[in-house]
Amino acid sequence: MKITKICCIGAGYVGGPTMAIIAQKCPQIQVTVVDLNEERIAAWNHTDVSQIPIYEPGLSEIVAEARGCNLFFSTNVEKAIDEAQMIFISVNTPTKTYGKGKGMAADLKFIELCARQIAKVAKDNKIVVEKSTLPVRTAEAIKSILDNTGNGVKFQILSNPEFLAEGTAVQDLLHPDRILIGGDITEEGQKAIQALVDVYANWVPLERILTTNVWSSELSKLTANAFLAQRISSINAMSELCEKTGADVNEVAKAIGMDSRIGSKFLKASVGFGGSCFQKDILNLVYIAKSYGLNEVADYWEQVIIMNDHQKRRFSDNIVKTLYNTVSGKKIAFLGWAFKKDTNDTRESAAIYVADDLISENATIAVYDPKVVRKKVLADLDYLETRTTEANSNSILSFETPYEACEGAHAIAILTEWDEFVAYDWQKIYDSMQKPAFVFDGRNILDKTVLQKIGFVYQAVGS
Ligand SMILES: NC(=O)c1ccc[n+]([C@@H]2O[C@H](COP(=O)([O-])OP(=O)(O)OC[C@H]3O[C@@H](n4cnc5c(N)ncnc54)[C@H](O)[C@@H]3O)[C@@H](O)[C@H]2O)c1
Ligand SMILES: O=c1ccn([C@@H]2O[C@H](COP(=O)(O)OP(=O)(O)O[C@H]3O[C@H](CO)[C@@H](O)[C@H](O)[C@H]3O)[C@@H](O)[C@H]2O)c(=O)[nH]1
Repeated sequence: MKITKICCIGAGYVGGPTMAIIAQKCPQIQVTVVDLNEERIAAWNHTDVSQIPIYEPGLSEIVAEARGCNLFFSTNVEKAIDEAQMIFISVNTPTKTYGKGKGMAADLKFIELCARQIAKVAKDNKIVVEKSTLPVRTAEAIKSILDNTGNGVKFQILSNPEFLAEGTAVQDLLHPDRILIGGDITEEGQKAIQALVDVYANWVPLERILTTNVWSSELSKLTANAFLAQRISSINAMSELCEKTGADVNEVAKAIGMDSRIGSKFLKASVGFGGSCFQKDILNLVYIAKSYGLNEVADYWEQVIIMNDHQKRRFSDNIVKTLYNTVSGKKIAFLGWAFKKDTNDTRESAAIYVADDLISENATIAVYDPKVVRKKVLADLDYLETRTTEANSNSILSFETPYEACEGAHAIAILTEWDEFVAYDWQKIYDSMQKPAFVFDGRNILDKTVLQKIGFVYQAVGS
C-alpha cells in the first residue's frame, strides 16, 4: 500500500516535530497535523515561523520549508481522519490524577477519544499508528473500540514509539538510532508494517528499522525510558556518596564510562531528571508490574523515582543549610527553569520542585531562563497546589536578563545547563551580589576554579 495522506492527532512536542520531518523527507505525502487546542494550531500556523509553539533547534526552518506545501496544521480533526490512509495518534498520556491507579497509571482517556473519533469518521480501511507512549497491550483496547464502534471498515494497529529527546528532536528524528514498528503477524498486519517502513525508508537506512510484535514494541518504549532514567538515578546516588567521601562524581562517571560495557552517555549527575516522560513512564511500568502481582519488579523500578525525588530535595535542603539555615527574605536567583537546555518545555523540571521548597522557606526566587516566560513559571508552581496563586506570584520575580536576576541575590542556583550560562561575565555578577556570594551548580557546568578565584562560594553536585 502506497501512503499519500497521513494525519497526526496531537500537535505537541512529538506530533509537531515528527510530522515536520516526515513532510520534509516525503514530499509525495500530504501530512496534516490536527489538534483540539486552537491556540496551539494557530501558533503552528503563525506567519512568523519563529512563533511556532515548540522551540527546538532547527525546527522552525523545516516547518517554514514544508508548511503550506505538504505540511498542514488544522483543528478540523474529522476531515483529516477521513482523508488519511494512515493516522498517527500522538496525544498526551499523562499520569492519572483520579480513580484507580491515581498517581501511577497512564491516563488513556485522550487515546480512547481518538480511537472513538477515528471509528466514527472512517469510511475506508485505515492504518492506525500508536505514536504516544502507551502501556503494554493498549493496542488491544484501541482495536476493540475501532472494531466494535466503527462502520465495518478494517483497521490495522501499529505501535511506533518515539524515542526523540527534546532539545535534540530534529537531529534525533533525522538520524534515529532505530525506528521501532510493532504490528500483527497476520498478512494484513505485515502489509501495514511494510507501509510504515516505506515511509521511514525515505530517509532512515533499512537496517535501522526494526519490526517486532505489537507488545514488544509497546513495552520496549517503557523499558528504554526506565533504563535511561535508571542511569541518571544511579549516578546521582553516587554523587551523594562522592560528596561524603571526597571523590568527584565527574571523575567517577568518566572512569566508569570508559568501560565499553557501561558507556559514557547519560552519566551526568544533576539536580535530578525532569521532563514529561521519565517519571510518568516509570510510574506506569511500576503500575503494570504491580497489576500482574510482580511486586519485586515494581519496587525495583520505583526506586529510580524515589532516588530522583531525593536528589531534588537534597539540592534545596543544601541551599537552606548552606545559607546559615535560613533563606527567609533572601533572594535566590535561578538560572534556568526548563527541564533541560535547548527546549522551552518545563514539565516536571527539577526547578519547579526546588523553587517550591525554597518558597516554603519564605525565599524569593528570581528566575531567568532564555526560553521560558513568567506565565509558564507561575503555572508550573500553581499546578503543585502548595499555596495560592497570589502567594506564588509574590514569591517569583522574573527578569529579561541574567544580570538583573542575579543583582542583589544571596545565592545563584543553576537549574538548567543552557550553554550561555557558562559564557556570562561572572565577575560582573559577583560584584552585584550580596556577600558571601553562593553558587549552587545543579548541572556542574561552571568552572569551579574560576568562580572560586572571583570569590564565589561554589558548590557542585557530587564533589
Ligand atoms: N515529549 C517528548 O519528548 C516525547 C518523546 C517521546 C514520546 N512521547 C510521548 O508522546 C505522547 C505525546 O507527548 P507530547 O509531549 O507531544 O504531548 P503534548 O501534550 O505536547 O501534545 C499532545 C497534544 O495532543 C492534543 N490532544 C489531546 N487529545 C486530543 C484529541 N482527542 N484530539 C486532538 N488533539 C488532542 C493536545 O491538545 C496536545 O496539544 C505522549 O504519550 C508522550 O509520552 C513524548
Ligand atoms: O546524564 C544525564 C542525562 C539527562 N539528564 C536529565 O534527564 C532529563 C531527561 O533528559 P533527556 O532524556 O535528554 O530528555 P527527554 O526529552 O526527557 O527524553 C527522554 O524521554 C523521551 C520521552 O519518552 C524519550 O523519547 C527520549 O528517548 C528520552 O531520552 C533532563 O532533565 C536531563 O537534564 C541528567 O540529569 N543526566
